[in-house]
Amino acid sequence: MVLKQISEAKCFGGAQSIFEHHSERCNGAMRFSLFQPPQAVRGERRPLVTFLSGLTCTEENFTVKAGAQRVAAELGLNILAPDTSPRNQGIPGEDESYDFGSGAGFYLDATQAPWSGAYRMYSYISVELPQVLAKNFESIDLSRQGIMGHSMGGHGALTIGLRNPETYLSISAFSPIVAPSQVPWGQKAFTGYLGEDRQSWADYDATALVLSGHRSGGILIDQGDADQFLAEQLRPELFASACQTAGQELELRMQAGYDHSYYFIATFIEDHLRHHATALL
Ligand SMILES: N[C@@H](CCC(=O)N[C@@H](CS)C(=O)NCC(=O)O)C(=O)O
Repeated sequence: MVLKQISEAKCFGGAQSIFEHHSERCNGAMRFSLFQPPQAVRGERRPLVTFLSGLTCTEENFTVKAGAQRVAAELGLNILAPDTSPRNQGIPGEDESYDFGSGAGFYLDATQAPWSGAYRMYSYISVELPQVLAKNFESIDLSRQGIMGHSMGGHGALTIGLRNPETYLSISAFSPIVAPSQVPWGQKAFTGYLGEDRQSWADYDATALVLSGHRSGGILIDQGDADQFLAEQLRPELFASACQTAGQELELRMQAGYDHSYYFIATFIEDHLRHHATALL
């Protein structure tokens, strides 16, 4: 597992880098962004928080727009921001739509050809990437991990976190797709990647996971009430109701006037990092 460093810059006393490596699960080169806080640069073992981005994003969007580094440096958190899908697979239609194929991996392991040969973001994020980090960064303490994300990445954070509570000790999300089986973005992606059998969708649906007994420590969700995708695609009330029914602790904060953009994420990222720090430090 050879890592190629694409860039590195000093940032708030830490190191902000982009790396590339060959991924078995994703059948090709994948990039990720890693912020190592000053404590980690000095050789201390520090926790890791993974941020999963939304549709159309790469590892770069969160890195350059969210402004997470200042507080991550203060708290001593490593921050990982992976890409959102495999790239350059040569699959017909791969680059045609913004909500399916490249930039839209939906953090699942596809079972349908031709996607199943590379579109395995669930096991890439939860198994392969942690192995890559373990081999290359002694200063990342993988026994203390949190996971968060935005929109499609919020769906990824909720589902990966809920399915792996021993690994991810804290979960948070911005504007997440909480019930993909019930909204157009999720239905399109799941039909294409997983097929028509809705039984197989439940493993990748945060609302269904909570209702079937999956649990995490307290989950924090921020959602702007001026988000253009709120009513049709995000529907946080479905997850809130499932959490209430199932007894899952959830803090859902509706934030007046905020939209779906990274300006919203930048506004509340500090609260999310402190939420993770409470569980990880
Ligand atoms: N309607 C938009 C949907 C894409 C979108 O809003 N993506 C969000 C995540 S779901 C995002 O983070 N975009 C990249 C950015 O703002 O940097 C499009 O057609 O591109």
